[in-house]
Amino acid sequence: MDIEFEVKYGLDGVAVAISSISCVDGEKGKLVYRGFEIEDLIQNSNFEETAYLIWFGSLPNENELDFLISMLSKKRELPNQIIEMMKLFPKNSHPMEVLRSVVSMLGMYSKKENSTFENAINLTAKIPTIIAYWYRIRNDLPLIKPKESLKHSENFLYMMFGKIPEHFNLFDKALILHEEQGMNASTFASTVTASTLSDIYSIITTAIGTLKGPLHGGANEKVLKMFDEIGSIENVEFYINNLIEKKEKIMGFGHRIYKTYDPRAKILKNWIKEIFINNNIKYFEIALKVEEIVVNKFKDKKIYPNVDFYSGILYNYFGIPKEFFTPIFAMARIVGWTAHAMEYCKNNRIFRPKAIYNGPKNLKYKEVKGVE
Ligand SMILES: CC(=O)SCCNC(=O)CCNC(=O)[C@H](O)C(C)(C)COP(=O)(O)OP(=O)(O)OC[C@H]1O[C@@H](n2cnc3c(N)ncnc32)[C@H](O)[C@@H]1OP(=O)(O)O
Ligand SMILES: O=C([O-])CC(=O)C(=O)O
Repeated sequence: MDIEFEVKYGLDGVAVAISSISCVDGEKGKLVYRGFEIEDLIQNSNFEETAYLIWFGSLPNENELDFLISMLSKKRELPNQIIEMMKLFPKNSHPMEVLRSVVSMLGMYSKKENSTFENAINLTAKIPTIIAYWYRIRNDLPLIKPKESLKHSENFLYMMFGKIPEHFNLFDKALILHEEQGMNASTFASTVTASTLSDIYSIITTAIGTLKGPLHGGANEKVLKMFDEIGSIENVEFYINNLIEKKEKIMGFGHRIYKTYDPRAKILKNWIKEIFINNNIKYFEIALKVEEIVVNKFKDKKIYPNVDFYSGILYNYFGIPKEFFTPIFAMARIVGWTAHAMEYCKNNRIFRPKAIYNGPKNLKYKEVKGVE
């Protein structure tokens, strides 16, 4: 057999699990969490309620939701030793490096007897604090302690900026969009770690390291860098054609599963278009022109904007610097990561695919002269 044929590079089309968490229909451009369409959830739900749905499989009743909100809001603070260590980190550390390292460090401060689910809640509660504290530490600003009375998204923006901005509910809805997306690279990587029966801190450290890459969650930051480099609407055509000529990937476009418009990109674009119509929101005009050129050029390859293309414009509106975009993605996706790890481990089998060896054979060891 042709070995190139037998290898599925990037595991394209290979199923590694049966899951009831979400359904991503790449041909129709549909995303469904536990049977609920994403459009329905962003209209009617919030981060915490959707997290409950993803973790437990059905929407919570009032008591169940109150319980989850209260657990999340009580677990936000970081151990003092970790805060002191963060103050010693190099100030130019990327927020994703800080997030990956602090999540890993938290493993040493956790109660070993906690269940995976308690640990999932604990980390989901603490990730926004890590991000906001790092923002304040690297900018030499005093830390703003978490407020128990605030919801997850409100509290995050409050810890970042000391106030809750107008339209903050859109930030909350953007988190819903990012909570879950099937067996994507970071979920797969973290499921591999879970399959070895490792602990949740290792599972989430794996996931954050994988999300960081520019072909995955790291693309949202790169998109805004691209808009900055383009600078003005007049430069878009030249800039994009130059990338195409050099066969470079255009950040925020393309997807392994979506072969039509990513429904989340459509939602984000519509929010920006409709809600900020009079605000002349930064980068939007450039983004629309980039999209027009790329979609036209790559019609045959079915390349459309993905979730990372428009999210940064919204985060930028809230005053969030671009290096913090991918950590915000992680702040939401931890729900999917932990849900998949727990689901997979119910019928766990360690991941162990194979590589087909094509190196040399039958060599005989010969002493290298002159080496002691
Ligand atoms: C949250 C997320 O992770 S969403 C994705 C975020 N990542 C990005 O936006 C980075 C840019 N996009 C990409 O690199 C890719 O589209 C990925 C990584 C998302 C998907 O990769 P794959 O499924 O392996 O697609 P693959 O790279 O094989 O692309 C298929 C074809 O489309 C082209 N293509 C795909 N994406 C792009 C792009 N963004 N710009 C230009 N061409 C592209 C490829 O060059 C390839 O062309 P070819 O068949 O002539 O060689
Ligand atoms: O599904 C994927 O391959 C990438 C991803 O995480 C997303 O689009 O949210």
